[in-house]
Amino acid sequence: MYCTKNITDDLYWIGGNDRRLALFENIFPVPNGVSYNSYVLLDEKTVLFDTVDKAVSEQFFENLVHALGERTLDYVIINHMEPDHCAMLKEVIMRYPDVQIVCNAKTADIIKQFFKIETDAVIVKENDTLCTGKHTFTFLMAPMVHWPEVMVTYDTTDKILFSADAFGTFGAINGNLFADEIEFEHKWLDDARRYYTNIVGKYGAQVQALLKKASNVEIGMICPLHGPVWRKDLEWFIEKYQKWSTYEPEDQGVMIAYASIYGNTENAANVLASRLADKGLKNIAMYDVSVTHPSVVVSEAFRASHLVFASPTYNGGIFPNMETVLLDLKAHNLQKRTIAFMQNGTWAATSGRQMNELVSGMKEMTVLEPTITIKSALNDSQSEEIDAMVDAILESMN
Ligand SMILES: Cc1cc2nc3c(=O)[nH]c(=O)nc-3n(C[C@H](O)[C@H](O)[C@H](O)COP(=O)(O)O)c2cc1C
Repeated sequence: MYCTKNITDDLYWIGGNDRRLALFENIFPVPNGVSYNSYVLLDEKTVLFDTVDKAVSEQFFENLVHALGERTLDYVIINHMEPDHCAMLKEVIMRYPDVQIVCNAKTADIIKQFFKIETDAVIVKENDTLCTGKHTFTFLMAPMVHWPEVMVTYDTTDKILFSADAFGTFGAINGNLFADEIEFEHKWLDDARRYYTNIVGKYGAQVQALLKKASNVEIGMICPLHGPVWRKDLEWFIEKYQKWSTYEPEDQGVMIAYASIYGNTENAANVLASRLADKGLKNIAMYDVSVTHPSVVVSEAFRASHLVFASPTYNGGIFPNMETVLLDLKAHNLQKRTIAFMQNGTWAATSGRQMNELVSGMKEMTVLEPTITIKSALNDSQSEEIDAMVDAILESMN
């Protein structure tokens, strides 16, 4: 049966939810599922905004057919040609042969690459408009807000921004479509941050460019391609994007990411955390990088102002899971953090130096010296070294 949601008098959510998917993009765990949002507008012309992933194709077509009723489909606007949104484009064309694709030139090329079909698309550029009756749409290019062809579509009539992957989040829609109907800050923000940082975190400058463009228009509602629709408190979520895309930390706090084989590096991490807490610090998060997925550590590193990395030396290098995390942070362009290191080794501890080298390739990082060196297991005589690191972290917070 159809499962659609009314957004306005003439706009419908016709997407689907996937709670079976283990790994989004075959890499990111999605324990809360994911939604693939597609929207249809019933104006004088009918307009489909993107499609969905093939995992929810059956539901999508049932929804589309129901929403259109007796009508046919006139336009499909493609904001993002990634297959989790446009896997169904070819079938849409087969079902509605007269449908007019509206997209930019880059998207047209990518359609050809994926589907090996020629399309007679209406090619749009920055600030071009399309009138569908009551509604007039403006197109704003948003390259690399996730892929190079991405654009967003602004409905000048109802002040709705169809924002593609921007303002999306992991998490299936559990009945309530609107962000103001759910406890977003408590139950969704971590997933939203993990989505942003891992999917578009690298492209802060491009997200900034889009935010600047978006600030020139009055936005009453945001319809993203994943997660809930925003119609209230938009500024709150836009402010999060502002922080994330400028790599400013959200919280003054410490994230300790450690690796440990036998438990001694873990012990040192625990001692450090415990002493930070003794000095009154409340915002401390700890992750074993062999247990916690790197996407969580990346997300937490975007959140916290101070990061501690503790790793054994492993075959002359950094413990592999820790190296993965650090490379991931570098790949996602993380900047503007204060960092401290702990290294461990039984015969020649070098992981600290190597972690430092990796971080030194990242922008605006402040490294707190000295790195604590553990020889197999922490000694009681190193108590002062730990206290010195605690003091250095806390002083750098003031
Ligand atoms: C496969 C393997 C490779 C290792 N390579 C090194 C090394 O290159 N240099 C070194 O000093 N210790 C090396 N170690 C020893 C560990 O780094 C050391 O025992 C450390 O104390 C382990 O910390 P943990 O108790 O937190 O696991 C290696 C251990 C293993 C299992």
